Amino acid sequence: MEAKDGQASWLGTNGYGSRREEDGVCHDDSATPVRANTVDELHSLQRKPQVVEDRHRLQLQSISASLASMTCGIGPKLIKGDPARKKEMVGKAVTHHQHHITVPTITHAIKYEKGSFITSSGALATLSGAKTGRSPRDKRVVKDETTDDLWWGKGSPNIEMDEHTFLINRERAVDYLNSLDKVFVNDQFLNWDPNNRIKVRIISARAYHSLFMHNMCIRPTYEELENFGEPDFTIYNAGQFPCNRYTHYMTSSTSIDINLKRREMVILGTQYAGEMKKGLFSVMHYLMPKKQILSLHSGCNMGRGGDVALFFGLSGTGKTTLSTDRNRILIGDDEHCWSDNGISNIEGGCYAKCIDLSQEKEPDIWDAIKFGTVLENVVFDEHSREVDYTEKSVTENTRAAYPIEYIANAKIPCVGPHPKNVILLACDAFGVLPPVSKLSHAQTMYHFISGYTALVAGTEDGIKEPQATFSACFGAAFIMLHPTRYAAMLADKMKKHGATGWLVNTGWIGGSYGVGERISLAYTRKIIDAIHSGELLDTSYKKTDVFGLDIPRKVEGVPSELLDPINTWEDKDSYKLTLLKLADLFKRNFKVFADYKNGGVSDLADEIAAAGPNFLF
Ligand SMILES: Nc1ncnc2c1ncn2[C@@H]1O[C@H](COP(=O)(O)OP(=O)(O)O)[C@@H](O)[C@H]1O
Ligand SMILES: C=C(OP(=O)(O)O)C(=O)O
Ligand SMILES: [Ca+2]
Ligand SMILES: [Mn+2]
Repeated sequence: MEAKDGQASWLGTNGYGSRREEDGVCHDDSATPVRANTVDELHSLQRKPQVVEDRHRLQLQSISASLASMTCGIGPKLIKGDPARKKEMVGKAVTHHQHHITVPTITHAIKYEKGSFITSSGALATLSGAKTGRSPRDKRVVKDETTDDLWWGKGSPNIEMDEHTFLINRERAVDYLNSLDKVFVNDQFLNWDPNNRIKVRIISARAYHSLFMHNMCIRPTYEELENFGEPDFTIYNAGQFPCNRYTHYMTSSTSIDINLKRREMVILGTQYAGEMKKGLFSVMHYLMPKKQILSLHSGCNMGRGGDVALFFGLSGTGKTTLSTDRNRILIGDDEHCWSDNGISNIEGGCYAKCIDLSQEKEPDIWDAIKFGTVLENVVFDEHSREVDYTEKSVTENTRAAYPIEYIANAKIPCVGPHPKNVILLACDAFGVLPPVSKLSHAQTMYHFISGYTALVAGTEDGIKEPQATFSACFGAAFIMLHPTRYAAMLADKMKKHGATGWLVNTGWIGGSYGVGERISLAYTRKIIDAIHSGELLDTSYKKTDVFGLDIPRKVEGVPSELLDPINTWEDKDSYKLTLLKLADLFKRNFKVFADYKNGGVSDLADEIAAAGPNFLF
């Protein structure tokens, strides 16, 4: 078994690989003699010798134990693959990012994984297979005596499974991984807050998965890696291999299984890399609240003066795009923790949507797509290897995963003080929510618990009705406890630190999808600028009908008539009907929470429910 260096190791599980004799090297006595007779010998001279120290042996033992079968209990014999130049780095003042170690991983992907190529900007383009997005209906959590406080039942993302079934899937994944010549092992961290850091191990079959997690998790220094010890949580990613549909609970060939007691996650039947990232995020949504730390599905950035803003929102609403801001320092684009010490990013990388990406509108993300970055499911020119970001032929969910320091003004370490602004993003395809509203405390809670956005249906077959989506805490797919638990913590923290809530519609203006158009990114950026600068704190406001939102009369750089949606709709009756329709959807959705008794925000419940739309049909 061969293990490559560092946090991204590849491990062969067969003891030793095959060795093919190369032809002898041709001798030419006129030149200085080379101390080698074969190309293999020459190649061994190219590399620094590997010193196998006790620490490395311990690391291999630990990984072998991770891969041990439950039934026979013995792990495979492991050897490290290409140890690169690790020794040389030990003791130097290295930072957390050591990208050279990914080179063998990238090489492996290009050689052995179909559809993997280096694009013209140097990024690794690859395919995630049949699944190009997450599979929430196949995400299961083991229900046992330790998980009584989890959110189960209607609306919950946690589909239950039993321990025995988990072990069947675990064994299936481990057997699959052990049947391979090589597997990849990443030992990394989550959470930049040093007191609440989690050690994760990801064992996977694809170089793509290893490189993805290398980019997305926090990369240890060599010293940290040497002293890594045992992980707090382990992922077995056997995504190329299906689960067995005859296994109890299985409803498809895909299953993503979390066992909190064993601190393990098993992936079968999907190669979409986002499952690993978001699976670990779910685990953080369980572990952090136990320590009174709030986990957040939000982007986060900071002004030069230290003012921090959070950007909540469902997929595609603009967390990544708007937190990546030339004029501000990026703390993270998607997953954060809010503790008594302030904000910390959970991750070490960003995962940006690439569809219709343009250098002009999103220069920082554009520049981050270079060597080391993983590009998923994009289409490129066969000869020039130029990516066509408008192409949706593989999927609309094309993605780039890059280490956070690929963004020029990233804050390393990725931590910051308590937020001043909490921005709730909604991409409203109905086109009735104002581009920006200032929220009262109760309104902030109402909209946080509602977690509204609207998706537009398939863009191919002409105009379709926008679909309202409500996802509690703007991340119902990832939360583990009841939404009101997170909402209560957010309410407390915002009050304590005097943060202001805002609702920003990054969706449609001038009519619903099909009639109006999406508000330009340039205008949304102006609105966000005005929130950051404080301009919108003391300006003149008016209240809207139905939703009762406070909207500013003026925002620097944005035409004032855009600020009240009714102005931009030609058909005013249609506007009113659509507004009432959306309000009704909000009411129906919120009823479940208003009726919920044991949430921890009971004293606030009435006030929060009253902060929603008010109207009579
Ligand atoms: N006004 C706008 N505000 C924010 N994003 C916009 C806007 N108009 C278009 N977009 C596009 O919408 C997408 C937002 O996606 P992203 O930032 O990745 O969302 P998230 O991180 O919340 O999933 C990007 O592709 C962005 O270019
Ligand atoms: C990767 C994801 O996050 P987002 O779309 O919010 O960036 C996801 O939800 O699968
Ligand atoms: Ca997300
Ligand atoms: Mn994002």
